[in-house]
Amino acid sequence: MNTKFLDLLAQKYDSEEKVVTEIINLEAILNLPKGTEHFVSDLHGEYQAFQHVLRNGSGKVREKIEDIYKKVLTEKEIKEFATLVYYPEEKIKLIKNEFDNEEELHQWYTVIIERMIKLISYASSKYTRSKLRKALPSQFVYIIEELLYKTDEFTNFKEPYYSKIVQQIISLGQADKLIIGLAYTTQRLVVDHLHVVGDIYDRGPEPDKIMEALINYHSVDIQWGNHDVLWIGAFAGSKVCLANIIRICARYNNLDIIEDVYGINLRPLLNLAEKYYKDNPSFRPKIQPDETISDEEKLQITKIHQAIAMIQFKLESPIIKRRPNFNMSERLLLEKIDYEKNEITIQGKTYEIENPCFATINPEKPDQLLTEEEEVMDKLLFSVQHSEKLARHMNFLMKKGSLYLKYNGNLLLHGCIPLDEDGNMEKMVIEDKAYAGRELLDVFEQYLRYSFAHPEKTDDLATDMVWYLWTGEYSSLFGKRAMTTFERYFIKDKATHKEIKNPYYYLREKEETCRQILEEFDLDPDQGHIINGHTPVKEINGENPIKANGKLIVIDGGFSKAYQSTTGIAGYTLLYNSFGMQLVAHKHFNSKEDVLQNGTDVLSVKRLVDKELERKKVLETNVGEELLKEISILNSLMEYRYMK
Ligand SMILES: O=P(O)(O)OC[C@H]1O[C@](O)(COP(=O)(O)O)[C@@H](O)[C@@H]1O
Ligand SMILES: [Mn+2]
Repeated sequence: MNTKFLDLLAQKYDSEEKVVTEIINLEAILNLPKGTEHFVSDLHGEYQAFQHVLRNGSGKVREKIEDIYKKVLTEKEIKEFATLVYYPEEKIKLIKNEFDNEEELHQWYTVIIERMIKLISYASSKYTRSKLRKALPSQFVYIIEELLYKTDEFTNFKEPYYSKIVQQIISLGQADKLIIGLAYTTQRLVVDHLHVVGDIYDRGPEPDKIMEALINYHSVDIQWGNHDVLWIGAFAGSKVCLANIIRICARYNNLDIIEDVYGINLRPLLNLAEKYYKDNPSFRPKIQPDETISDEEKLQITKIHQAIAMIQFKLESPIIKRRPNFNMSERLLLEKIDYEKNEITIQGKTYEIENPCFATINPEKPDQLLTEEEEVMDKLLFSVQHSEKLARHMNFLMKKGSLYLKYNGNLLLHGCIPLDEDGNMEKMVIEDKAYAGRELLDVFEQYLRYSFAHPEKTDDLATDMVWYLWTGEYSSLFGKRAMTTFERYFIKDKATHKEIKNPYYYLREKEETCRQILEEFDLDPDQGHIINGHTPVKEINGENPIKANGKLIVIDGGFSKAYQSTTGIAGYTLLYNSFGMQLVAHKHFNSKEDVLQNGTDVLSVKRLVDKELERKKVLETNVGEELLKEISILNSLMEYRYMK
């Protein structure tokens, strides 16, 4: 091994004892049970439901509480305690109102602190002390460790010492803070690592809050979804991606994400919209039953929605023309319209255009942007690329994200591996070279990263490729023949709205297909699973999220409220701990208030996917692999420096 490197390392481990201690520490970690992985997907801006799932660890918190307290506490007490762990600040406030005097409150504090300490001690039993220490609220580390490691066996006399500590905390007015800290520590301990299998953005109202939660989360990775790359594309300079994100926000009545959250000025777009558009039933925003909106506002959004949709359709055209390899010429729909007759001919069939809004279209050159439209897009792009908050969120998406991830033997990816009907990986030619399977995904990712690194380039291949990832036939994130956005706005016949899925989506039911894909990614097909999001699982129609004899799991149950009526549930999550894999189906999440008042938990039907024959250890994980490498380096250091 390079001696320079070892000399440098010796600066950190400057004594034999330090090296030995670290080796022993790492070896010990290798033999602990593997930490719990938590998989979620298709969050679609539904922050409230998402944060609940994070706080309750898809039921893990409650499970731990039941393990220790089922026999001693009533169902109501367990519920109350669980709610306290999920929402400590709010729950403490509510509980405080119930007490008539200080004494009762102090008694409650004493009991709860003890329960919390016991819970943490249990939840952390598979971690090292050093890991637990990192999870503790920093201002109370010393005190909590004292409380945690009391061993009554030999030191009976210590009991008064501990109750003294607790009483002191209470009388010094620190009990609330301590309980809150302990609650968050518990949440953190039940889940070791979070995977977000794509689609944080669009449709729901608070994707930014999800991003903030992820930024603050202790350990997370992201597999981009098609909606996430749309936002990345907009930030990276793709105007067509930008038009899409604004269109979707208008459609779901979420323009405040653009304006208020990310500080992007929509005034120029509004002016254009007011000038050229009027009310149009096809473009009215979708309003959730619990939302209120004035007629005036609704009309304004309807106009913006049309303005940006028409800009989007125009912007698609030059890309389709300059990228024949995208094979999208059938999507040049503006050219297929007879503007006099108000008809469109698609694949030989002519349809009437419903609710047209073509005031900015020059029938001779239908994809030509008006100067005003161009100016609007320039200003919007400038504004997007100068939004500090958006920059922070997009940088985080890039840092923690990838198109796919191999993790502990499993393959995580949002959409699909494009296949033909016989199950062969589809080839796509990019710059004269054909790519398929894993190579195709790798090259997609390279283009996306290049585009992000060059936001000043707006029509190069890399930038166009990000849009392709959103909507292209062989995009691993989309995986449908074409996106029929235009048809859904303008053609009544629902047959034209259908988006034909890549054969992957039925071939993945077969174990053989999934095994082949795992092999393509150098994963062991006997051990590994494919974990997908993207396509809502319609439990309502009896669809099973566990496919191919357990080799593939789809976890998009639809956090998205807009899709819950088609799925019948409110999302799946997956847990993978040392005992195996469990799929959790969540019921509809009402509100945080409902949980606080009534202890209603959205859970959950659990289904076992796979049971480990023997408890899985850290040694057998990705982290274990890294630790083994570290141990080997430390052994080299030991030999080089200290064993002469
Ligand atoms: O329901 P909406 O908002 O019209 O969106 C429909 C579009 O969203 C898509 O389903 C993509 O979004 P998902 O990744 O969430 O499925 C497209 O296939 C489809 O055209
Ligand atoms: Mn998706």
